[in-house]
Amino acid sequence: MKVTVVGAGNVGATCADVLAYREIANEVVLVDIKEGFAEGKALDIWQKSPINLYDTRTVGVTNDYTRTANSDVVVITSGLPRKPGMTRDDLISTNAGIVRSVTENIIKHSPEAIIIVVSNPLDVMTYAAHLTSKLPRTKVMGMAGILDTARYRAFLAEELNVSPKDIQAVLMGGHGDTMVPLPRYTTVGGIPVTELIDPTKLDAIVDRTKNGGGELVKLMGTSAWYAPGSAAAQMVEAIVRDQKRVFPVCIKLEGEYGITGTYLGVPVILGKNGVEKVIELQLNEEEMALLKASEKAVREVMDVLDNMPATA
Ligand SMILES: NC(=O)C1=CN([C@@H]2O[C@H](COP(=O)(O)OP(=O)(O)OC[C@H]3O[C@@H](n4cnc5c(N)ncnc54)[C@H](O)[C@@H]3O)[C@@H](O)[C@H]2O)C=CC1
Ligand SMILES: O=C([O-])CC(=O)C(=O)O
Repeated sequence: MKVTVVGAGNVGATCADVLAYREIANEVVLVDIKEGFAEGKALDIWQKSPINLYDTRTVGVTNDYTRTANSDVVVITSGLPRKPGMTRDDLISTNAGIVRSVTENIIKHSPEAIIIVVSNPLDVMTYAAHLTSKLPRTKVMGMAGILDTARYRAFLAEELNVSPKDIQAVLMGGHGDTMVPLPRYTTVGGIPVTELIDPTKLDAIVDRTKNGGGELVKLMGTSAWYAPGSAAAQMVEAIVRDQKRVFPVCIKLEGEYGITGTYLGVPVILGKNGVEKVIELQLNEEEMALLKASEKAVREVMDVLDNMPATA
């Protein structure tokens, strides 16, 4: 299996590293626009192989898409990360142009690839990549839900003093402050979380999850990469190993949850064909209202993209 990761920065290089040391792909091609940057990162990862014992070949290129030809999966991480004081939506004008041009190049050389978008604003960049690629919706998806759910699970594990492995959760909606964690669908070793934690503490954890990206931007001056890069690699693994994993993934909705045409995080089954099924939960009135509010927020940013010049 061949996987290309576009953007050899913090998230892209982390993702490539996880793909390599976990031998998720035989070959990982890293692409960046900065001369020599991807070559250096790929060489560094390859030089780690005798230490961490893996065979995955890592190759870096500067903007040379011929080297990405016939990739099975492509992860797009190219674009600006936000700085303190910015929202993810503030990145749209720069990142839309980057995601569009990268997608064009990818499709030219790997017309059958499955695309995983990571660049922000996530839901709308998934929309941009989908429009440009003209692939079926099942093959163009965004990574955010695994990350947001992981943050939620990590905070709960800390609060309850239990293993994060035993916390199962699902989270829906856009990758922003309107994301919708679902405590009703959160369990700890099979026990509903609501039986183990008082409601005020749970509310505080939900709030911290919603602002999880911003918390890290404030601490580091740029956004996170270890968890995001690993989350994208986990999606690649589900696809290349045809694992049929159930993950929250951003995809264009076509009637599910009564929503059509908006790109939102929903639980799906992920396997060799990409998104193999969108799972429709029986949301209650309150949960559905939160999902609709999240849809509205994503729609507004999709409208901004629709009104941007094609060259932007
Ligand atoms: N979906 C999610 O949950 C998350 C999304 N992100 C987003 O991922 C993106 C990348 O973040 P970082 O890796 O931290 O940024 P970074 O600045 O470390 O890396 C971005 C890389 O993209 C490269 N690049 C820019 N234009 C390019 C082009 N046309 N072709 C190829 N490479 C190009 C840059 O040279 C740079 O090396 C940001 O937009 C960030 O907001 C970050 C974390 C989580
Ligand atoms: O916060 C950001 O800008 C990056 C991101 O999407 C996240 O870490 O959730």
